[in-house]
Amino acid sequence: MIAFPNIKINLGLSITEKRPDGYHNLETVFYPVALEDALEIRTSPGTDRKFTLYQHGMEIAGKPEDNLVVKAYLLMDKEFHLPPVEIHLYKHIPSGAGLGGGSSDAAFMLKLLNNHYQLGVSEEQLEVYAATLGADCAFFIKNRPTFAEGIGNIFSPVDLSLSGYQIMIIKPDVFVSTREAFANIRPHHPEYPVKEVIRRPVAEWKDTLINDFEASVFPQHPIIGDIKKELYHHGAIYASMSGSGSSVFGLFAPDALLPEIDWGTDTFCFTGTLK
Ligand SMILES: C[C@@](CO)(OP(=O)(O)O)[C@H](O)COP(=O)(O)OP(=O)(O)OC[C@H]1O[C@@H](n2ccc(N)nc2=O)[C@H](O)[C@@H]1O
Ligand SMILES: Nc1ncnc2c1ncn2[C@@H]1O[C@H](COP(=O)(O)OP(=O)(O)O)[C@@H](O)[C@H]1O
Repeated sequence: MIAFPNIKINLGLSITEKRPDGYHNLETVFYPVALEDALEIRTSPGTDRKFTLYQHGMEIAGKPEDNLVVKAYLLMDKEFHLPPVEIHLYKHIPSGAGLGGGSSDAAFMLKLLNNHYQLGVSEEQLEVYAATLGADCAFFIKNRPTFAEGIGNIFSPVDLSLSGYQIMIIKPDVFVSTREAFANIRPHHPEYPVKEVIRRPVAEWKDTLINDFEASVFPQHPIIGDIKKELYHHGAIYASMSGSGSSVFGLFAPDALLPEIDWGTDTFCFTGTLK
């Protein structure tokens, strides 16, 4: 059985408080975008190994047991005593991009196992499992526009459709650690709450829908800020870094002719249309 884990982008990201447990409370809107990995599971009988991971496409740092798809499998195996599986993961989503690729793979693994082995786990319970694998992982269970608060794990649906808008996502060859990006932030309550701004037309988002990580990440990695400027320069209606970076997305009008920009060979570039 095969699934196609997609990414999310963050529309606004306010970091409001540092919590006693070291994590931060935040407010953001997650929006799904169809930049996808491919994830396949096959039962592999007659083997002692619980799992074998075959990776294709972009490399991911770390051992197989560190991969979030394996962690998701082991979590479900503990609960449901699953048969051994072969896992094929084709990575197309860049890592360390603020696009939630690893979290999405993990959430889709939970859904795949639930469907393939007919485990009968509810979406709500899958969200509970997903939340133990990563702060934004549970979003990918329902995978629809969502307002997130708490540490990014308390969800409410958002009545927002960007259907038809074109998107360009650019990720330079720069790694931003989420932990470090948080460490450089002074939390505060936003002048324009994310939830209110996204009710306004996209054309009004430019100076009001803010990702707080930009202020901590751009000075350290000016190239990321330059990409955002470039996207505006070429006609984006709204542009922002996603999550803690290092990718930047630009939204363009449905009928706009997307610019052809030479970002250089080490830069990842995706264009698509939002659903
Ligand atoms: C902050 C967001 C916004 O979308 O960044 P991106 O990952 O998308 O860039 C996500 O919620 C991140 O989710 P995720 O990447 O799953 O975070 P985790 O692995 O759980 O946490 C990585 C590290 O970030 C810090 N962290 C994370 C989430 C949070 N609300 N407060 C924090 O302080 C902690 O130091 C933690 O050890
Ligand atoms: N299946 C996976 N895909 C991508 N990264 C993974 C995966 N499993 C574990 N990781 C680890 O998770 C970290 C964060 O990856 P990812 O979720 O893609 O980035 P981000 O949170 O910035 O969107 C990486 O350092 C990577 O080593």
